[in-house]
Amino acid sequence: MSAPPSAITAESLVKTYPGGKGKEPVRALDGLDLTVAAGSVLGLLGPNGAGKSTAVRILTTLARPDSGRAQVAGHDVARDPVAVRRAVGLVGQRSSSDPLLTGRENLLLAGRIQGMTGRDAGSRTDALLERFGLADAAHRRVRGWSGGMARRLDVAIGLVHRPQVLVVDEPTTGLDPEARAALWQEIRAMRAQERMTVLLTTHYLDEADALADRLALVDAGRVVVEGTPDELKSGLHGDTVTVSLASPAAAMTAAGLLGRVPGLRGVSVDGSSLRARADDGSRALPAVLTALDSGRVEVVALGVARPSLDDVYLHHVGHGLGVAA
Ligand SMILES: Nc1ncnc2c1ncn2[C@@H]1O[C@H](COP(=O)(O)OP(=O)(O)OP(=O)(O)O)[C@@H](O)[C@H]1O
Repeated sequence: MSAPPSAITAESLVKTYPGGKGKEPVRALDGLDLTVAAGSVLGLLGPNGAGKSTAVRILTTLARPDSGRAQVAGHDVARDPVAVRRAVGLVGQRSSSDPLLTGRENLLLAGRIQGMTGRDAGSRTDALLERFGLADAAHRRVRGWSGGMARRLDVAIGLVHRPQVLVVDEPTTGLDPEARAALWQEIRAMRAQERMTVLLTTHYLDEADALADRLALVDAGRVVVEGTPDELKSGLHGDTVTVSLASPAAAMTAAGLLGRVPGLRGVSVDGSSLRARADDGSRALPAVLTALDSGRVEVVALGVARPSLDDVYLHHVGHGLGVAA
């Protein structure tokens, strides 16, 4: 069986921004490679400043790379930007709706800007309002909508012209947990209904785990590892041991003590918590407690778990998502 065609490919993308007065230029992308199979969802995961938005801007023709190539839906972003824009729906970090228009007016306008006839834009608008649970609010100005409703409208606007590829930059940043869950459900339902390729960027490991078929972990402008969430997790053997201490200072002392425990590796500290890898977590626990006791370090909580995407991130990038520069 041949591999499914790629909806997105990026090869060796490099993008540098001027650094401003007296500052070094910023190399936002440093040879980024990416392939997204048609009909799949790829999660681009990385800390602030990793280069995710810059990659999105290049793939949606809003920025040009210094070097490297990219194709979306078979069109080269540099040579055929108009065809790329027709094939792509973009849901940016900032809202694309006009707060003074109603939800319906926003969708109709977006459809007309994309070159749809009034009739086609009208029927698509009604279908999308229904699908995203916005039909009741359709005739109210978006200014009065909740954050979750406005974000669902952004996704609907991205979909209005039936794009082959949807690019969503941080779908749920700023939403409360309930609105996040609702939007996840919409993205899943949309995928099931329309055979579409989705590229989404996120800081949230749980979001990437829940929505994406494959993940690409980005750090300092490059993809450091790529695979399905399960592949990435099973690439880490053994268990994760987590220890909560009373303070960051206690966590630093504990890290020094645990660094000498046989069978424990990859000890890292995040605030007053500490985590380490062990081939067999439950067998390692007595030695962990003995080591901490010997240094009179009080343990608040102790746990053993199978590796999470957090551990994958820490393993490949060398720091957690929260503490990244
Ligand atoms: N227009 C710009 N001018 C100067 N520097 C920029 C510009 N846009 C981005 N950068 C810098 O490029 C690097 C990558 O930024 P980018 O926004 O692509 O990262 P990101 O992974 O999307 O981060 P975030 O999650 O915060 O959106 C950062 O160091 C950022 O400060």
